[in-house]
Amino acid sequence: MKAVHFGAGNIGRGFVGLLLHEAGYEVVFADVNAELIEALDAAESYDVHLVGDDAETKTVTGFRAINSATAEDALVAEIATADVVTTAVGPRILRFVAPVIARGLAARAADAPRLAVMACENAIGATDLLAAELMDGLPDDDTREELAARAVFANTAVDRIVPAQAPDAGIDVTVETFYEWVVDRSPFNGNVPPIPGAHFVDSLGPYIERKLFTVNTGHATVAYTGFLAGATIISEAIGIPSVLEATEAALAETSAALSAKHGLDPEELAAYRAKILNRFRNPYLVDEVIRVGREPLRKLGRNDRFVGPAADYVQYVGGIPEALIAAIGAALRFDVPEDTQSVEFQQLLRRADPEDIVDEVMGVTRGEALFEPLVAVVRAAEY
Ligand SMILES: NC(=O)C1=CN([C@@H]2O[C@H](COP(=O)(O)OP(=O)(O)OC[C@H]3O[C@@H](n4cnc5c(N)ncnc54)[C@H](O)[C@@H]3O)[C@@H](O)[C@H]2O)C=CC1
Ligand SMILES: O=P(O)(O)OC[C@H]1O[C@](O)(CO)[C@@H](O)[C@@H]1O
Repeated sequence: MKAVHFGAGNIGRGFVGLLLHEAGYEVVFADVNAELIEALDAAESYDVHLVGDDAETKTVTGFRAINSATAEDALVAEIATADVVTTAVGPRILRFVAPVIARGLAARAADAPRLAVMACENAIGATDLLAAELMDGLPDDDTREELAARAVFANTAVDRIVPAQAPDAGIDVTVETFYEWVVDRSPFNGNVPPIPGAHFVDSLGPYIERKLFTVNTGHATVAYTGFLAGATIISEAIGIPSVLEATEAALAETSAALSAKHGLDPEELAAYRAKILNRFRNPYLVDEVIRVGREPLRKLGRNDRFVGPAADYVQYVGGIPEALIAAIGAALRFDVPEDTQSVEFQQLLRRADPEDIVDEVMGVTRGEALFEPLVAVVRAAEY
Protein backbone atom coordinates (compact mmCIF):
# COMPACT_ATOMS: atom_id res chain seq x y z
CA MET A 1 0.00 0.00 0.00
CA LYS A 2 1.22 3.47 -0.82
CA ALA A 3 0.23 6.90 0.52
CA VAL A 4 1.29 10.26 -0.89
CA HIS A 5 1.31 12.89 1.84
CA PHE A 6 1.53 16.61 1.04
CA GLY A 7 3.28 18.70 3.74
CA ALA A 8 6.21 17.02 5.51
CA GLY A 9 6.04 19.50 8.40
CA ASN A 10 5.12 18.97 12.02
CA ILE A 11 1.78 17.18 11.59
CA GLY A 12 2.93 15.51 8.38
CA ARG A 13 5.90 13.75 9.96
CA GLY A 14 4.73 13.63 13.58
CA PHE A 15 1.17 12.45 13.08
CA VAL A 16 -0.26 11.57 9.64
CA GLY A 17 2.99 10.10 8.28
CA LEU A 18 3.51 8.11 11.48
CA LEU A 19 -0.03 6.67 11.50
CA LEU A 20 0.14 5.78 7.81
CA HIS A 21 3.51 4.08 8.38
CA GLU A 22 2.10 2.14 11.34
CA ALA A 23 -0.82 1.09 9.11
CA GLY A 24 1.66 -0.48 6.69
CA TYR A 25 1.76 2.18 3.97
CA GLU A 26 4.89 3.25 2.17
CA VAL A 27 4.69 7.03 2.61
CA VAL A 28 5.84 9.40 -0.13
CA PHE A 29 6.20 12.87 1.37
CA ALA A 30 5.68 15.82 -0.98
CA ASP A 31 6.77 19.29 0.10
CA VAL A 32 8.07 22.54 -1.39
CA ASN A 33 10.78 22.89 1.27
CA ALA A 34 13.86 21.71 -0.65
CA GLU A 35 16.09 21.36 2.41
CA LEU A 36 13.51 19.25 4.24
CA ILE A 37 12.90 17.03 1.21
CA GLU A 38 16.63 16.49 0.73
CA ALA A 39 17.05 15.56 4.39
CA LEU A 40 14.13 13.12 4.27
CA ASP A 41 15.33 11.62 1.02
CA ALA A 42 18.80 11.05 2.46
CA ALA A 43 17.48 9.39 5.61
CA GLU A 44 16.33 5.81 6.11
CA SER A 45 14.32 6.63 9.20
CA TYR A 46 13.24 9.39 11.55
CA ASP A 47 12.12 9.33 15.16
CA VAL A 48 8.88 10.63 16.63
CA HIS A 49 9.38 11.41 20.33
CA LEU A 50 6.11 11.18 22.22
CA VAL A 51 6.42 13.30 25.38
CA GLY A 52 4.28 13.52 28.51
CA ASP A 53 2.62 10.57 30.27
CA ASP A 54 3.59 7.22 28.69
CA ALA A 55 6.47 8.80 26.78
CA GLU A 56 8.08 6.69 24.08
CA THR A 57 9.94 7.02 20.79
CA LYS A 58 8.61 5.59 17.53
CA THR A 59 10.68 5.17 14.38
CA VAL A 60 9.29 5.75 10.92
CA THR A 61 10.92 3.89 8.03
CA GLY A 62 10.05 2.98 4.46
CA PHE A 63 9.32 6.49 3.21
CA ARG A 64 10.47 8.53 0.25
CA ALA A 65 10.35 12.26 -0.41
CA ILE A 66 9.62 14.35 -3.51
CA ASN A 67 9.98 18.08 -4.06
CA SER A 68 6.53 19.05 -5.32
CA ALA A 69 7.82 22.37 -6.66
CA THR A 70 10.49 20.88 -8.91
CA ALA A 71 9.50 17.26 -9.57
CA GLU A 72 5.81 17.45 -10.38
CA ASP A 73 5.88 14.73 -13.04
CA ALA A 74 7.40 12.25 -10.57
CA LEU A 75 4.74 13.18 -8.05
CA VAL A 76 1.97 12.69 -10.59
CA ALA A 77 3.31 9.18 -11.26
CA GLU A 78 3.27 8.42 -7.51
CA ILE A 79 -0.32 9.62 -7.14
CA ALA A 80 -1.34 7.59 -10.16
CA THR A 81 -0.36 4.40 -8.31
CA ALA A 82 -1.15 5.41 -4.71
CA ASP A 83 -3.99 4.14 -2.51
CA VAL A 84 -4.25 7.21 -0.33
CA VAL A 85 -3.47 10.93 -0.62
CA THR A 86 -3.38 13.06 2.54
CA THR A 87 -2.47 16.68 3.15
CA ALA A 88 -1.27 18.72 6.15
CA VAL A 89 -0.22 21.94 4.46
CA GLY A 90 -2.65 24.47 5.93
CA PRO A 91 -6.12 25.26 4.52
CA ARG A 92 -4.83 28.22 2.46
CA ILE A 93 -2.40 25.97 0.60
CA LEU A 94 -4.94 23.38 -0.57
CA ARG A 95 -5.60 25.24 -3.80
CA PHE A 96 -1.92 24.90 -4.72
CA VAL A 97 -1.83 21.12 -4.24
CA ALA A 98 -5.19 20.49 -5.95
CA PRO A 99 -3.88 20.69 -9.56
CA VAL A 100 -1.19 18.03 -9.08
CA ILE A 101 -3.69 15.69 -7.42
CA ALA A 102 -5.93 16.25 -10.46
CA ARG A 103 -3.06 15.33 -12.77
CA GLY A 104 -2.40 12.21 -10.68
CA LEU A 105 -6.06 11.17 -10.90
CA ALA A 106 -6.05 11.70 -14.66
CA ALA A 107 -2.98 9.45 -14.93
CA ARG A 108 -4.55 6.53 -13.02
CA ALA A 109 -5.32 3.32 -14.86
CA ALA A 110 -9.01 3.04 -15.68
CA ASP A 111 -9.34 -0.09 -13.52
CA ALA A 112 -7.35 1.28 -10.54
CA PRO A 113 -9.17 1.36 -7.21
CA ARG A 114 -10.53 4.77 -6.20
CA LEU A 115 -7.96 6.99 -4.52
CA ALA A 116 -8.82 7.97 -0.93
CA VAL A 117 -8.18 11.71 -0.54
CA MET A 118 -8.20 13.17 2.98
CA ALA A 119 -7.15 16.71 3.91
CA CYS A 120 -5.89 16.74 7.49
CA GLU A 121 -6.16 20.43 8.30
CA ASN A 122 -7.72 22.45 11.11
CA ALA A 123 -10.81 23.51 9.21
CA ILE A 124 -14.36 22.34 8.82
CA GLY A 125 -14.80 20.63 5.45
CA ALA A 126 -11.11 20.91 4.43
CA THR A 127 -11.39 17.95 2.05
CA ASP A 128 -14.51 19.48 0.49
CA LEU A 129 -12.47 22.62 -0.07
CA LEU A 130 -9.66 20.61 -1.67
CA ALA A 131 -12.15 18.76 -3.89
CA ALA A 132 -13.79 22.02 -4.94
CA GLU A 133 -10.41 23.54 -5.84
CA LEU A 134 -9.52 20.42 -7.80
CA MET A 135 -12.82 20.38 -9.70
CA ASP A 136 -12.70 24.15 -10.38
CA GLY A 137 -9.39 23.71 -12.16
CA LEU A 138 -10.74 21.12 -14.64
CA PRO A 139 -11.69 22.16 -18.16
CA ASP A 140 -15.22 20.73 -18.45
CA ASP A 141 -17.97 18.67 -16.81
CA ASP A 142 -16.97 15.44 -18.55
CA THR A 143 -13.47 15.62 -17.08
CA ARG A 144 -14.92 16.51 -13.69
CA GLU A 145 -17.20 13.46 -13.80
CA GLU A 146 -14.37 11.19 -14.95
CA LEU A 147 -11.94 12.27 -12.22
CA ALA A 148 -14.61 12.36 -9.49
CA ALA A 149 -15.24 8.67 -10.20
CA ARG A 150 -11.56 7.90 -9.58
CA ALA A 151 -11.41 9.34 -6.05
CA VAL A 152 -13.18 9.25 -2.71
CA PHE A 153 -12.97 12.58 -0.89
CA ALA A 154 -13.47 12.28 2.87
CA ASN A 155 -13.40 15.04 5.48
CA THR A 156 -11.38 14.47 8.64
CA ALA A 157 -10.64 15.96 12.06
CA VAL A 158 -7.06 15.75 13.29
CA ASP A 159 -5.87 16.36 16.81
CA ARG A 160 -2.33 16.16 18.14
CA ILE A 161 -0.22 19.03 19.43
CA VAL A 162 3.01 19.21 17.47
CA PRO A 163 4.98 22.34 18.32
CA ALA A 164 7.71 23.93 16.22
CA GLN A 165 10.77 21.73 16.45
CA ALA A 166 14.12 22.58 18.02
CA PRO A 167 16.64 23.83 15.43
CA ASP A 168 18.92 20.83 16.06
CA ALA A 169 16.12 18.23 15.76
CA GLY A 170 16.78 17.50 12.09
CA ILE A 171 13.86 15.50 10.70
CA ASP A 172 12.92 14.00 14.08
CA VAL A 173 9.74 15.32 15.66
CA THR A 174 8.61 15.81 19.25
CA VAL A 175 4.85 15.45 19.76
CA GLU A 176 2.40 14.91 22.60
CA THR A 177 1.28 11.34 23.26
CA PHE A 178 -2.41 12.11 22.64
CA TYR A 179 -3.82 11.87 19.14
CA GLU A 180 -7.19 11.58 17.43
CA TRP A 181 -7.80 11.19 13.68
CA VAL A 182 -11.50 11.01 12.89
CA VAL A 183 -12.61 10.39 9.30
CA ASP A 184 -16.04 10.58 7.66
CA ARG A 185 -16.90 7.01 6.72
CA SER A 186 -19.88 7.82 4.49
CA PRO A 187 -18.09 8.57 1.17
CA PHE A 188 -16.30 5.19 1.20
CA ASN A 189 -19.35 2.95 0.71
CA GLY A 190 -17.95 0.38 3.10
CA ASN A 191 -14.42 0.32 1.61
CA VAL A 192 -12.58 2.42 4.18
CA PRO A 193 -8.80 2.50 3.82
CA PRO A 194 -7.09 0.24 6.37
CA ILE A 195 -5.68 2.74 8.88
CA PRO A 196 -6.00 1.35 12.43
CA GLY A 197 -4.98 4.71 13.96
CA ALA A 198 -7.92 6.48 12.32
CA HIS A 199 -11.45 6.37 13.66
CA PHE A 200 -14.11 6.23 10.93
CA VAL A 201 -17.48 7.71 11.90
CA ASP A 202 -20.85 8.07 10.20
CA SER A 203 -21.29 11.74 11.02
CA LEU A 204 -18.15 13.87 11.27
CA GLY A 205 -19.90 17.19 12.02
CA PRO A 206 -20.14 16.89 15.82
CA TYR A 207 -16.58 15.50 16.06
CA ILE A 208 -14.89 18.25 14.10
CA GLU A 209 -16.89 21.00 15.79
CA ARG A 210 -16.20 19.52 19.23
CA LYS A 211 -12.49 19.37 18.39
CA LEU A 212 -12.12 22.73 16.65
CA PHE A 213 -14.34 24.59 19.11
CA THR A 214 -12.70 23.11 22.19
CA VAL A 215 -9.06 22.24 21.47
CA ASN A 216 -8.46 25.03 18.98
CA THR A 217 -10.66 27.68 20.60
CA GLY A 218 -9.00 26.90 23.92
CA HIS A 219 -5.47 26.78 22.54
CA ALA A 220 -5.89 30.05 20.64
CA THR A 221 -7.45 31.75 23.69
CA VAL A 222 -4.46 30.70 25.81
CA ALA A 223 -2.16 31.98 23.04
CA TYR A 224 -3.81 35.39 22.58
CA THR A 225 -4.50 36.16 26.26
CA GLY A 226 -1.10 34.69 27.19
CA PHE A 227 0.64 36.85 24.60
CA LEU A 228 -1.01 39.94 26.13
CA ALA A 229 0.06 38.81 29.60
CA GLY A 230 3.69 38.58 28.42
CA ALA A 231 4.00 34.78 28.22
CA THR A 232 6.01 33.15 25.44
CA ILE A 233 5.25 29.44 25.98
CA ILE A 234 1.77 27.87 26.19
CA SER A 235 2.47 25.86 29.36
CA GLU A 236 3.64 29.10 31.01
CA ALA A 237 0.62 31.08 29.71
CA ILE A 238 -1.94 28.66 31.11
CA GLY A 239 -0.30 29.02 34.53
CA ILE A 240 -1.38 32.67 34.60
CA PRO A 241 -4.72 32.81 36.51
CA SER A 242 -6.33 35.43 34.22
CA VAL A 243 -5.40 33.37 31.11
CA LEU A 244 -6.86 30.19 32.58
CA GLU A 245 -10.00 32.06 33.63
CA ALA A 246 -10.49 33.59 30.16
CA THR A 247 -9.97 30.18 28.52
CA GLU A 248 -12.31 28.32 30.85
CA ALA A 249 -14.99 30.98 30.30
CA ALA A 250 -14.66 30.81 26.49
CA LEU A 251 -14.79 27.00 26.56
CA ALA A 252 -17.84 27.01 28.84
CA GLU A 253 -19.58 28.93 26.06
CA THR A 254 -18.39 26.66 23.25
CA SER A 255 -19.47 23.60 25.25
CA ALA A 256 -22.90 25.12 25.84
CA ALA A 257 -23.25 25.72 22.09
CA LEU A 258 -22.01 22.19 21.22
CA SER A 259 -24.37 20.65 23.69
CA ALA A 260 -27.37 22.65 22.47
CA LYS A 261 -26.55 22.10 18.78
CA HIS A 262 -25.46 18.44 18.73
CA GLY A 263 -26.97 17.10 21.95
CA LEU A 264 -23.51 16.31 23.38
CA ASP A 265 -23.56 15.39 27.05
CA PRO A 266 -22.51 18.39 29.24
CA GLU A 267 -20.64 16.16 31.72
CA GLU A 268 -18.68 14.44 28.96
CA LEU A 269 -17.86 17.85 27.51
CA ALA A 270 -16.64 19.05 30.92
CA ALA A 271 -14.31 16.04 31.13
CA TYR A 272 -13.14 16.66 27.54
CA ARG A 273 -12.37 20.31 28.42
CA ALA A 274 -10.42 19.32 31.54
CA LYS A 275 -8.34 16.81 29.57
CA ILE A 276 -7.55 19.40 26.93
CA LEU A 277 -6.49 22.04 29.44
CA ASN A 278 -4.12 19.44 30.89
CA ARG A 279 -2.67 18.81 27.42
CA PHE A 280 -1.89 22.54 27.21
CA ARG A 281 -0.03 22.24 30.55
CA ASN A 282 2.32 19.53 29.20
CA PRO A 283 5.70 20.78 30.49
CA TYR A 284 7.63 18.73 27.95
CA LEU A 285 6.13 20.58 24.96
CA VAL A 286 7.90 23.85 24.27
CA ASP A 287 5.10 25.40 22.27
CA GLU A 288 5.29 29.13 21.62
CA VAL A 289 2.21 31.35 21.88
CA ILE A 290 3.17 32.89 18.53
CA ARG A 291 2.87 29.47 16.82
CA VAL A 292 -0.47 28.67 18.37
CA GLY A 293 -1.81 32.17 17.59
CA ARG A 294 -0.43 32.14 14.04
CA GLU A 295 -2.57 33.45 11.16
CA PRO A 296 -5.13 35.44 13.20
CA LEU A 297 -7.08 36.48 10.08
CA ARG A 298 -7.84 32.82 9.35
CA LYS A 299 -8.65 32.08 12.99
CA LEU A 300 -11.17 34.95 13.12
CA GLY A 301 -13.04 33.71 10.03
CA ARG A 302 -16.77 33.01 10.16
CA ASN A 303 -16.51 29.23 10.42
CA ASP A 304 -13.35 29.07 12.48
CA ARG A 305 -12.72 28.64 16.22
CA PHE A 306 -14.09 31.91 17.59
CA VAL A 307 -16.85 33.31 15.40
CA GLY A 308 -18.10 29.80 14.50
CA PRO A 309 -19.00 28.78 18.07
CA ALA A 310 -20.06 32.36 18.93
CA ALA A 311 -22.65 32.25 16.12
CA ASP A 312 -23.78 28.79 17.28
CA TYR A 313 -24.11 30.14 20.82
CA VAL A 314 -26.38 32.94 19.63
CA GLN A 315 -28.46 30.51 17.58
CA TYR A 316 -28.71 27.50 19.89
CA VAL A 317 -28.20 28.86 23.42
CA GLY A 318 -29.36 32.46 23.12
CA GLY A 319 -27.68 35.64 24.34
CA ILE A 320 -24.22 36.98 23.61
CA PRO A 321 -21.11 34.84 24.34
CA GLU A 322 -19.16 37.50 26.22
CA ALA A 323 -16.08 35.36 26.92
CA LEU A 324 -15.65 34.46 23.25
CA ILE A 325 -16.02 38.13 22.33
CA ALA A 326 -13.35 38.95 24.93
CA ALA A 327 -11.04 36.29 23.45
CA ILE A 328 -11.57 37.85 20.01
CA GLY A 329 -10.58 41.17 21.62
CA ALA A 330 -7.28 39.58 22.69
CA ALA A 331 -6.75 38.16 19.18
CA LEU A 332 -7.04 41.68 17.78
CA ARG A 333 -3.98 42.65 19.83
CA PHE A 334 -1.79 39.79 18.60
CA ASP A 335 0.93 42.01 17.17
CA VAL A 336 3.72 39.71 15.95
CA PRO A 337 6.08 41.09 13.28
CA GLU A 338 7.13 37.63 12.04
CA ASP A 339 3.51 36.57 11.36
CA THR A 340 2.41 37.92 7.96
CA GLN A 341 -1.29 37.80 8.82
CA SER A 342 -0.72 39.55 12.15
CA VAL A 343 1.10 42.37 10.34
CA GLU A 344 -1.65 42.60 7.73
CA PHE A 345 -4.33 42.60 10.42
CA GLN A 346 -2.63 45.30 12.48
CA GLN A 347 -2.45 47.48 9.35
CA LEU A 348 -6.12 46.79 8.65
CA LEU A 349 -7.03 47.80 12.18
CA ARG A 350 -5.26 51.12 11.61
CA ARG A 351 -7.07 52.02 8.42
CA ALA A 352 -10.41 50.17 8.13
CA ASP A 353 -13.78 50.87 9.76
CA PRO A 354 -14.68 48.43 12.55
CA GLU A 355 -17.91 47.59 10.71
CA ASP A 356 -15.95 46.57 7.60
CA ILE A 357 -13.54 44.43 9.63
CA VAL A 358 -16.40 42.57 11.29
CA ASP A 359 -18.07 42.07 7.93
CA GLU A 360 -15.04 41.18 5.83
CA VAL A 361 -12.72 39.39 8.27
CA MET A 362 -15.30 37.73 10.53
CA GLY A 363 -18.12 37.32 8.00
CA VAL A 364 -20.70 38.74 10.41
CA THR A 365 -23.14 41.16 8.79
CA ARG A 366 -25.14 44.09 10.11
CA GLY A 367 -28.39 42.87 11.64
CA GLU A 368 -26.86 39.71 13.15
CA ALA A 369 -26.88 39.67 16.96
CA LEU A 370 -23.08 39.38 17.05
CA PHE A 371 -22.49 42.38 14.81
CA GLU A 372 -22.62 45.23 17.35
CA PRO A 373 -20.67 43.43 20.13
CA LEU A 374 -17.95 42.58 17.61
CA VAL A 375 -17.87 46.12 16.25
CA ALA A 376 -17.45 47.37 19.83
CA VAL A 377 -14.55 45.02 20.53
CA VAL A 378 -12.83 45.98 17.25
CA ARG A 379 -13.35 49.67 17.99
CA ALA A 380 -11.78 49.22 21.41
CA ALA A 381 -8.72 47.61 19.81
CA GLU A 382 -8.23 50.18 17.05
CA TYR A 383 -5.43 52.67 17.15
N1 LIG B 1 0.93 21.40 14.46
C1 LIG B 1 -0.18 21.01 15.03
O1 LIG B 1 -0.21 20.82 16.25
C2 LIG B 1 -1.41 20.73 14.24
C3 LIG B 1 -1.59 21.18 12.96
N2 LIG B 1 -2.74 20.88 12.28
C4 LIG B 1 -2.94 21.33 10.94
O2 LIG B 1 -1.98 20.69 10.08
C5 LIG B 1 -1.65 21.54 9.01
C6 LIG B 1 -0.13 21.69 8.96
O3 LIG B 1 0.30 22.25 10.18
P1 LIG B 1 1.79 22.05 10.69
O4 LIG B 1 2.26 20.70 10.37
O5 LIG B 1 1.82 22.51 12.10
O6 LIG B 1 2.55 23.12 9.78
P2 LIG B 1 4.05 23.07 9.23
O7 LIG B 1 4.35 24.44 8.80
O8 LIG B 1 4.94 22.39 10.21
O9 LIG B 1 3.93 22.11 7.94
C7 LIG B 1 3.36 22.50 6.75
C8 LIG B 1 4.22 21.97 5.62
O10 LIG B 1 3.55 22.22 4.38
C9 LIG B 1 4.55 22.54 3.44
N3 LIG B 1 3.97 23.20 2.28
C10 LIG B 1 3.64 24.49 2.13
N4 LIG B 1 3.16 24.72 0.88
C11 LIG B 1 3.18 23.52 0.25
C12 LIG B 1 2.82 23.10 -1.04
N5 LIG B 1 2.33 23.95 -1.95
N6 LIG B 1 2.98 21.80 -1.37
C13 LIG B 1 3.48 20.91 -0.47
N7 LIG B 1 3.83 21.26 0.79
C14 LIG B 1 3.69 22.55 1.14
C15 LIG B 1 5.54 23.40 4.22
O11 LIG B 1 6.79 23.51 3.56
C16 LIG B 1 5.58 22.66 5.53
O12 LIG B 1 6.63 21.70 5.55
C17 LIG B 1 -2.40 22.87 9.26
O13 LIG B 1 -3.62 22.85 8.56
C18 LIG B 1 -2.68 22.82 10.76
O14 LIG B 1 -3.82 23.57 11.11
C19 LIG B 1 -3.74 20.12 12.82
C20 LIG B 1 -3.62 19.64 14.08
C21 LIG B 1 -2.46 19.90 14.88
O1 LIG C 1 -2.81 25.97 12.01
P1 LIG C 1 -3.52 26.02 13.31
O2 LIG C 1 -4.99 26.03 13.14
O3 LIG C 1 -2.99 27.03 14.24
O4 LIG C 1 -3.20 24.56 13.90
C1 LIG C 1 -2.39 24.27 14.94
C2 LIG C 1 -3.23 24.00 16.13
O5 LIG C 1 -3.84 22.72 16.11
C3 LIG C 1 -3.52 22.01 17.29
O6 LIG C 1 -2.69 20.99 16.99
C4 LIG C 1 -4.66 21.37 17.96
O7 LIG C 1 -5.07 20.23 17.25
C5 LIG C 1 -2.75 22.92 18.15
O8 LIG C 1 -1.50 22.42 18.45
C6 LIG C 1 -2.46 24.13 17.35
O9 LIG C 1 -2.87 25.24 18.06
